[in-house]
Amino acid sequence: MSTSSNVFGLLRQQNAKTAISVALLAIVAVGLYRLLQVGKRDPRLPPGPPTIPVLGNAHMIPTTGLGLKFQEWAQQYGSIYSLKVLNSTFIVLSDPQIVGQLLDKKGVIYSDRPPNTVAMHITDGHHFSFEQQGPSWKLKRAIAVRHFSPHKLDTHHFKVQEAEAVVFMNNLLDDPDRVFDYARLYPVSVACSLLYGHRAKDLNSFWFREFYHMMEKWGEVLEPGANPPMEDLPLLWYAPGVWRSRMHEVKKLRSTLWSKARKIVDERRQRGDKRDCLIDEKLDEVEAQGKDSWPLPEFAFNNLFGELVEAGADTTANQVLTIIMALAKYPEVQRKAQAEIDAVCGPDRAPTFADFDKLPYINCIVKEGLRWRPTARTAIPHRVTKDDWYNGHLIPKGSTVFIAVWAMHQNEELYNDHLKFNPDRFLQHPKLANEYASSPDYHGRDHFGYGAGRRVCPGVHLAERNMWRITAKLLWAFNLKEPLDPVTGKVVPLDENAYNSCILVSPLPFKLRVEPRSEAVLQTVKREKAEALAFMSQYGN
Ligand code: HEM
Repeated sequence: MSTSSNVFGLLRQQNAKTAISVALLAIVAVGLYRLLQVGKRDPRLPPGPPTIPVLGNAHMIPTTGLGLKFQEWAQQYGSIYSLKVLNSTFIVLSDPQIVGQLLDKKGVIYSDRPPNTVAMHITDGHHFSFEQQGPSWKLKRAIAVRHFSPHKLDTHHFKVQEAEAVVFMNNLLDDPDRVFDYARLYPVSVACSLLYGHRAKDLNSFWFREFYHMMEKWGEVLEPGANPPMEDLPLLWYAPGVWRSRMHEVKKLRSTLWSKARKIVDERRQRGDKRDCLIDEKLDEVEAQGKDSWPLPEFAFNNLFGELVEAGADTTANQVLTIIMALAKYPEVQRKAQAEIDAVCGPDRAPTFADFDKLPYINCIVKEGLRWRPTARTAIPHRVTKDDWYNGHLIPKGSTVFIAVWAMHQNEELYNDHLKFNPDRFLQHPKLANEYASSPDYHGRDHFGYGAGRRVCPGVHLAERNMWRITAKLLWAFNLKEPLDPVTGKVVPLDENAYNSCILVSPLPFKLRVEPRSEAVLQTVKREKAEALAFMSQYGN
């Protein structure tokens, strides 16, 4: 080989090395550039807290208490702002007009749910509240809306609600220290009677004990911010942490709970005991039309009833507890409501929902409970399915859209003297919450306790009637007071800010004094209990 060919060979090798180095550098530079774009806020988005490369605002998202944080950011960045979590965009809304303009008016594109890896893993991809728009969600929504329509409630289910509310009055009278448990027993018993045909008769009942055991953990799992953002970085699925063991535990608990519920129903039906409830109605349909007539998998059929109990029990219990605590703390509200009730009902009967029009202040108390301490401080996030614009800001397709319920409800401009529990603020809102939620007068909305748009709570009619009945009956029967210190005999003030922190917040357990308003009332309370239990015996006593 000649010297010149050696030199050319060396040069060629040198060029090839240089080219590879340049290519590698370019790849690294492009990769780095791309990485640095992750977490960056597109200038067309609504404003928001400053981002850092890659994480965006992920490091600022608290693992608990996001609803409160939303309020802080709303004060800084306004009533529509954005957050970046890696490649995802969160849009946070805290103005009734904007919520109405987007979630209600453009419901077609604002009614999806963001993917929730943990929830979908736990529920095997089927959960009414968290699943994405599609035939399964539509079917579930149609079933729930029909079963809990105002007509069906007021002509059919009302007897169960009235009876359980009477039982609740009696439970509270017998053991006021267990107000926390009994407030939870009431809605789970109503829901399980109407859905499964079985009431939760006491605190040892399967329907109470095992349900709340599961729900406490489920609530922690579901809180926004509680799990790593696997939706953006699937590798985080393998990240260690308490979230992981909690997820597996809830999956097991939940599956055992609703399978057992179904088994109880099947065994009952095999004994020829068919009951007036949704699962029996659907099982009768399936039996008549054949198994294939039901368009969802068997486990999704089973879980649907459980999903409705999950959505309806804790929420209602938390709001009932808020109302009771507020009544004990604000005796002037009790006096005003009792004057109204006394003009309508004597001591011989407790108010019923048929008295709704004559007792407008009770409706105001229910609304103020939902305004003052909404159990779902961030509602459940929606997802937008198309690029959209609001006031010059881009809301990109796929963004997660939050209703900052707490931030709105604690906004002094929207609710004057917002820290105070003051039902009077709703005197001009005599209708039930669903009427305002479906009205195009967005500014006239009472509150956002049930969310908004096409995902608005389908249990609203049941929930409103549950809370109204409890409030009216308790105020008719009792004076509710803050507890006394057993040693000093002095009043122990209830802390109106003592709430837990999870997806559905609830007051921390508290004690209460319950004083019957008269001997005559007391006799009526006891008499009505016997009638209520006789009626409820069809759901197992
Ligand atoms: C005071 C009681 C209740 C409160 C405060 C409440 C609140 C809420 C909220 C904030 C949402 C999310 C709405 C949104 O995405 O914008 C929701 C959804 C839902 N609620 Fe309720 N709820 C209550 C009672 C009930 C009851 C009694 C049931 C049924 C028995 C129920 C069933 C559901 C279901 C199934 C969803 C999911 C709807 C969907 O994703 O399409 N809720 N609720």
